[in-house]
Amino acid sequence: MYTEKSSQPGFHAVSSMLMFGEQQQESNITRFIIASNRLPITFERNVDYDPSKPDSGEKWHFKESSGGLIAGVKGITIPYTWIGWLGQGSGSLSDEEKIELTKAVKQKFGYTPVFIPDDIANLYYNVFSNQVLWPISHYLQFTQSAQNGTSWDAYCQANRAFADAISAVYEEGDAVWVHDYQLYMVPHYLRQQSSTVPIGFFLHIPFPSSELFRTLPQRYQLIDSLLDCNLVGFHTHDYRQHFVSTAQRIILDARAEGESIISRGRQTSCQAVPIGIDPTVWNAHLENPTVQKLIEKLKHDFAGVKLVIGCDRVDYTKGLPLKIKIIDQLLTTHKELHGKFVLFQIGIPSRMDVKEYQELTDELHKLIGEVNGKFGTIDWTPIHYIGRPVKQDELAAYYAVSDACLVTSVRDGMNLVALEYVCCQKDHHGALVLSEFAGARFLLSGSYTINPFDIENSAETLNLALSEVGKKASEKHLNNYKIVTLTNTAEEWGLRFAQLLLDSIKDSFFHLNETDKLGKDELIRAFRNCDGPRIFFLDYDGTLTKIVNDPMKAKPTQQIKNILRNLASLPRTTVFIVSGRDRRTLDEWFGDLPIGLVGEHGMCVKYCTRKSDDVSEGQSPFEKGAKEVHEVTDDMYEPIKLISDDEVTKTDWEPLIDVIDLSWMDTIKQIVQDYHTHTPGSLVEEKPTSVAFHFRNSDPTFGEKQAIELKSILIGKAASMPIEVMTGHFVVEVRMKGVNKGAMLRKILHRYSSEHTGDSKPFVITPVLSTQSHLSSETPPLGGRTNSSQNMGPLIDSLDEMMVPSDIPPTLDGVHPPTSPTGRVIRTSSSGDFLHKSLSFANQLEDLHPFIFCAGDDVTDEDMFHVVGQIPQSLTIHIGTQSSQAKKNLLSPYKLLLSLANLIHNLAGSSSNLLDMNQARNVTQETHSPTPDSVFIAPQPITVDRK
Ligand SMILES: O=P(O)(O)OC[C@H]1O[C@H](O[C@H]2O[C@H](CO)[C@@H](O)[C@H](O)[C@H]2O)[C@H](O)[C@@H](O)[C@@H]1O
Ligand SMILES: O=c1ccn([C@@H]2O[C@H](COP(=O)(O)OP(=O)(O)O)[C@@H](O)[C@H]2O)c(=O)[nH]1
Repeated sequence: MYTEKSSQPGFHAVSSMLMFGEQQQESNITRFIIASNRLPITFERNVDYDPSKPDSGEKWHFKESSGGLIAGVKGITIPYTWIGWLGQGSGSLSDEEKIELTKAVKQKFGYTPVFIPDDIANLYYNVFSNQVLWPISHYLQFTQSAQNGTSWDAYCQANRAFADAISAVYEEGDAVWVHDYQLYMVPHYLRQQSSTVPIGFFLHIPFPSSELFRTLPQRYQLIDSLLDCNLVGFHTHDYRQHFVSTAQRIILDARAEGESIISRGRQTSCQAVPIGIDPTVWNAHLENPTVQKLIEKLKHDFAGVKLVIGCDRVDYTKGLPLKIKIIDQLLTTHKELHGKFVLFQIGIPSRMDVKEYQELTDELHKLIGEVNGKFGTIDWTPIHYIGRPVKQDELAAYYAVSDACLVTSVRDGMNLVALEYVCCQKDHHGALVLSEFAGARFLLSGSYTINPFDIENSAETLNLALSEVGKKASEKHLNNYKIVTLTNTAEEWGLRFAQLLLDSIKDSFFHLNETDKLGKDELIRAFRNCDGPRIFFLDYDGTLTKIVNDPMKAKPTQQIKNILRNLASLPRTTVFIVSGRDRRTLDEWFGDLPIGLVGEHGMCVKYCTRKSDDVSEGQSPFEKGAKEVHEVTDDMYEPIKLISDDEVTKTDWEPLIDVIDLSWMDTIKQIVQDYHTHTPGSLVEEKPTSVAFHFRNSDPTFGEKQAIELKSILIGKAASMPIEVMTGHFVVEVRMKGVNKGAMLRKILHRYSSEHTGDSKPFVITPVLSTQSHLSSETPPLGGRTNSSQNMGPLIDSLDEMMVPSDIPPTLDGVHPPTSPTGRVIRTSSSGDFLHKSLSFANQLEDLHPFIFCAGDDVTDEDMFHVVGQIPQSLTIHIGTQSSQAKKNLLSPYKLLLSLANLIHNLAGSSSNLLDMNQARNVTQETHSPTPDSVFIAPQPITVDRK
């Protein structure tokens, strides 16, 4: 029942201490916003209503409805409000009536109706939900044609309406609990609106094997939306497993870690949280004198008869034709039951707008008629059928008097009827004969399980169960009874879900993004105030472009190149692409740009220096105090004075180290090739000084297993060879020892620091250095989060070398903090540890201002926020696709382009780049299709966060 916020018992049970960096704060869920397809009420217009006649009643009549989901939600004791649809017809009301109805529903129940135009609702509910998602989830797939774009568009439109309604009622302290497959896309739309709102999702139906789910054309969008949740709950471990494995197969970078899936920096906890029922409701019915009277009457009427209850929506998932065939079989083989057995079947009409349901109803009626005709006598009808809903108290009586309950679902998320039956068998201890394809089977171990497709065996099991009532069935019942009434009630379900949601918020990184946004002005000011060289180190894959299945398809678009050229054209500004790619590819892709290149994970560098910085202050578009532009508009893109190729000198590729020992190469290549041969979908990339085994296109489980094996063999080889083994996203790479991006940057920075002494203050922005970790026992799992602190050593040294040592004593871990900097260095790293140290140094150096670090695509949020949480004055630029920042639309590769374009525009003072926004949008969508986050994101200035 809806309850006002704050006044609910049970509230304290879900409070939890959450740790945000150094801070400790108590966090709890004060209210759930429940969102489900239907509200638990239906409405009717009062035809007698006349506003001039006060006794004509209210304009709208409401009826509370029932059903599995409703029963579960109503049992939860945490305060909630409910958002849902009022069913067909509600969408065609006039605007005025919608307002009136909303008011009435709010006043009477505290719920919020969502209005969906009837034609859209038909496509959303009848077609996409019930003819596409429902059958596939129940291992059936008969209406392929329903998968068309129109019903999907309607589904999205309806889901967006739900998300909008949720955000309209959202208050601080609320958590959103989205229910069921009709609302798969709601988390996606909600996340677009808020990166921090806690979102839990519970799936009431089975999650099918990935083999089924991946046939859905919209599989990416659906899974990606669920990964926008903090928590996704299922009835059983099986469904959970199917989801995890589907996500891993469908989303390139998704990987399972413990109970969660990590993808693009988001962490989604996936849990089996089986629903329960509210036993107090059923006990109250049983104690109701009217119900007791009915029970007595039924006992009298059916004395000496084995009574079996069945109660199902008339849905093809409930195995109703099989149930009738099982009864047929039972009565065929057990003639002794003739006259002494009755199946009391309630068939609740359901989804009658869908053809398959109408056909099933006809078939069921026919089958029942046949069995009754075959065995019935003048005074005995074996199957009593009620083809309409019954009141819950009446149902309680039927449950109570039955010797057994027969559930024959061919697939069923849970099946609450089974739980309700057990609850109402307090005194009688009847038998539960339960299909092994119902989720309840995993919960209720004291059941007689059947495979309803095996009609003979099922009939025999039913017969056995009936013969054991009062004996073995009693023991089994007590086992189930404890579960249903004590350990797995609806109340427990709500509390467990809330607790898991709180835990997941603590674990996930979403909440950590609550850093204050720092306008780009500060960054621009820092850039402008820097009178030394400015260096941008930009990672490529995953930062300037999206990670794609075929590495060669990640070719830079003209837009990316324009932006890089613009950036490099700013005075005293040098741009480096720092990549793991081989030099040939880098030459081919970036050779025509006036930028420096670092290839092969730091093995080689190609410098690009300006012959003279001819754009002097005052003449250049870059001027201190030039007008700043705060909004990106199409007309502000005018070309700036670009440097041409003859204004720069490029060196040849220079190695990081002079002596290159590749004696190991042939042996290693052979090993890697062997693994490639035995790993379908894998790829070997041979570079001049390294060799990489990619398994992103392989079966994720098998690919990972192979990669782990390969890694361990290579580590063995590393003991006697001058090699290092690295792992990244779905890649194992072997390269020469001592060669890494950090070491190369050290070399580059060294060169700059020696060239620019005195007042020169280098300004370094490097979104990413290296995420490739040396393999050691501390390295994370393959495809897992990497920690490149080992690689950072050389860079730390190089930065430190740029500082003039002082007498400030060593602080962190005995590391000497740099003092009296010769440069204004904006450091970045993928190592939280390194960042932490850097920022601690910064805090001690007041004159080192500003001190910014930048995050690239593979810098984990955890690392970033670990540091940001500790250092109050630190600044962060989030750049990349894999951080949750990126996911929540602060940046995507596309956004990064726009951000860079915008940054250049601002840095340049008045005018800047060649990027055509609409063109960029098309190109980006094309490039990143069909990946789910390639949707157009409105341009936004570069985002700098500060804590
Ligand atoms: O609203 P309808 O389309 O008529 O359908 C009624 C509900 O059916 C489904 O129930 C599921 O949830 C139950 C409780 O978790 C579970 O026991 C059962 O196995 C599921 O089939 C559906 O998921 C709900 O959304 C519908 O409201
Ligand atoms: O006339 C009836 C008879 C039963 N139920 C309820 O419908 C729910 C059926 O839930 P179940 O999980 O068994 O299957 P679902 O219909 O949700 O797939 C149970 O709570 C029943 O008490 C109902 O709403 N109307």
